Amino acid sequence: MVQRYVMSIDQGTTSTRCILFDARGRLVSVAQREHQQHFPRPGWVEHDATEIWRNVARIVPQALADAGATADQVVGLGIANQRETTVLWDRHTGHPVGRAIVWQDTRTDAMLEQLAREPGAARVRQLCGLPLATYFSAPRVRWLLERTPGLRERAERGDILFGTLESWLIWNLTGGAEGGVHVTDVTNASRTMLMNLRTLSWDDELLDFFDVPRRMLPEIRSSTEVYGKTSRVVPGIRIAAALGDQQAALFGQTCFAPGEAKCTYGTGSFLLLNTGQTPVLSTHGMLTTVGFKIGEEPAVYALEGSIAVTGSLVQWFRDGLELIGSAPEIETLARTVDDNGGCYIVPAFSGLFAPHWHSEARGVIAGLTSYITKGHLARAVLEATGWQTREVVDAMNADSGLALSSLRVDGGMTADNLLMQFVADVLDVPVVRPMVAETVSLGAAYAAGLAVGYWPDLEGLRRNWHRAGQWLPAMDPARRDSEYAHWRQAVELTFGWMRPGPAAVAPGSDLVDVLLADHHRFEQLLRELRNTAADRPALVAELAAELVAHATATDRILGADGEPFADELLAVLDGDDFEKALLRLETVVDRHVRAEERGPLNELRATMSTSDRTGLGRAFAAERRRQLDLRCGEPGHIRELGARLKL
Ligand SMILES: Nc1ncnc2c1ncn2[C@@H]1O[C@H](COP(=O)(O)OP(=O)(O)O)[C@@H](O)[C@H]1O
Ligand SMILES: O=P(O)(O)OC[C@H](O)CO
Repeated sequence: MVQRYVMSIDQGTTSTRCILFDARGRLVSVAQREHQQHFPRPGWVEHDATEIWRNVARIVPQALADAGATADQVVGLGIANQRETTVLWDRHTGHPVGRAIVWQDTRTDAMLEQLAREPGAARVRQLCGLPLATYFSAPRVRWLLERTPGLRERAERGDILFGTLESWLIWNLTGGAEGGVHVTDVTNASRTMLMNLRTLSWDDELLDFFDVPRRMLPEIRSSTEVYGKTSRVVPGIRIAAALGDQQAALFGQTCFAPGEAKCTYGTGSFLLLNTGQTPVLSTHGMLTTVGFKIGEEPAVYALEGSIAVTGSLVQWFRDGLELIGSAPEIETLARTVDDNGGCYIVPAFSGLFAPHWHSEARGVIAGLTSYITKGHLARAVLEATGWQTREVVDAMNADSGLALSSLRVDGGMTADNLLMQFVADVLDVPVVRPMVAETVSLGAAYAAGLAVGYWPDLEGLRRNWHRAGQWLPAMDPARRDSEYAHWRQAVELTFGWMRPGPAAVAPGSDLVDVLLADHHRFEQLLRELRNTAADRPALVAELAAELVAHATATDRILGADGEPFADELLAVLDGDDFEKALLRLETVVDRHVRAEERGPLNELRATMSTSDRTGLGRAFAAERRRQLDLRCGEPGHIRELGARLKL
């Protein structure tokens, strides 16, 4: 009998892989090629989309040849890809407009600061599930349209197409300028900031907000269905699935049911929790994203904790600092010492993603003394991945109200035993790794195989999952707590680092102005609340959010205690004996405003340079905005903060 296979292409940040799988989910052949990383300026990261396409054109025939197979033995192709990376190209010539802007790139930071002040900014997260951050595609499209002469007109005429990498590859594989299919899938579309999470279609309000012409956009399709057949490279293969790589890993780890989660450790690391058929909006810095959509079935959603820099910190240690010759050597070097010697590395190379979302943060090495050796630094590099996972898991647990009981892992970094043990230690739960570590590719293959009937159902796929490795927690709780406290201290040092030059300083970014503006807002809202004809519930909700955002930013950015007000605020929100509760709240707010304006604000004016005040003001405003985005004024959140910050 002729053997049949499923083919997958995993178009990742550093390389592209083509793998053939058999019906039992076993890997039959692999072909892989790396592409160049371009860092033209600090914070900029680019790829050449043509180079990536050429790599695909080489590895697909190679994977077939290595398996001794022909195209007619391939039942379908599934594509998984690095997400958010943005390519624009000319539909007539097939040439990309400049290089692709990669998900790690932070060039849109200043533009996002501006956008955050525009009306409609608060709606963005509700519509697309994502915070305003440099990570996503829409700000990049706008940036390119604004800065490339004539491009907007060409886009509006329909001559320019936008896509993430799966769109680019599908268009090229199905004919390119000669009839290529311009599609994306829901998971990739959910990372653009342009798709409405509930309707799963491009949203006019979001298109308006980011000023992106609809004509550039691909058609949104489900994750598993036949989009077309290849007519180039190896003609005749059905393209039957596409998913963002992290969603593909969720699928490959068979996290099909609500409550199941995985974390993939590659260039960055991404923890996804299946939340079922309803999108859950996070109040703790997680993203809401589409997990997968099988054909005509309803979409399945996920909460995601994205960490920008994990494996790429190891790469930087190897290529930037040249302290090791290969990635696995980091473990050998780290094992030359017993601990980190008090040293912490916070790799905020692309700002900080989940749960912080500080685009203006930049990395630090903290706790340096002359005792520190390269062994300690190697430990700190690995530990950075562990602590970042811990922050994300804490936030995920807080959002879901459940404690994660074990973590399924995959990706290149899971080869590192010291790291996996550290992750189990800091999470205090078992960490398990499946037999097939190529979970992204496997997930894309599963999705394609399902679409063409190669595999009948999800249950059959579950049976292919086998545990290959497990790490159990063994760290002393007191040590865990004290080291986590040090880590958090180091994280706070990264906030507010990117200070704008004088020309870019927005009016009102001085910390004193930012704090005063908050005070004026409290007073105005309290005044409006005195009016019995006003929409009091709306005003109370707004005041609650403003107060909590201000207090949290004061704690996180300035390291100062605010006035306790949680009880008074909860009483007002509760509505019982409203007038009395309002009076008590007014007293507390008034006391805070007077105390801060008399003391610390005057001191800041006298003792801190303007540029330092601007840096802190921007960090404060960013944190405040982040809290507002997280709907921080809800009673549950206030109770939790009340206990944590002694509010
Ligand atoms: N033994 C190891 N210890 C720590 N990090 C490693 C190890 N082996 C590989 N890595 C890191 O893992 C990443 C590669 O993982 P991979 O899953 O292939 O990533 P991606 O899919 O993002 O390209 C690289 O960033 C590399 O530095
Ligand atoms: O290509 P990876 O594995 O680094 O994954 C990148 C992510 O999809 C970015 O969101």
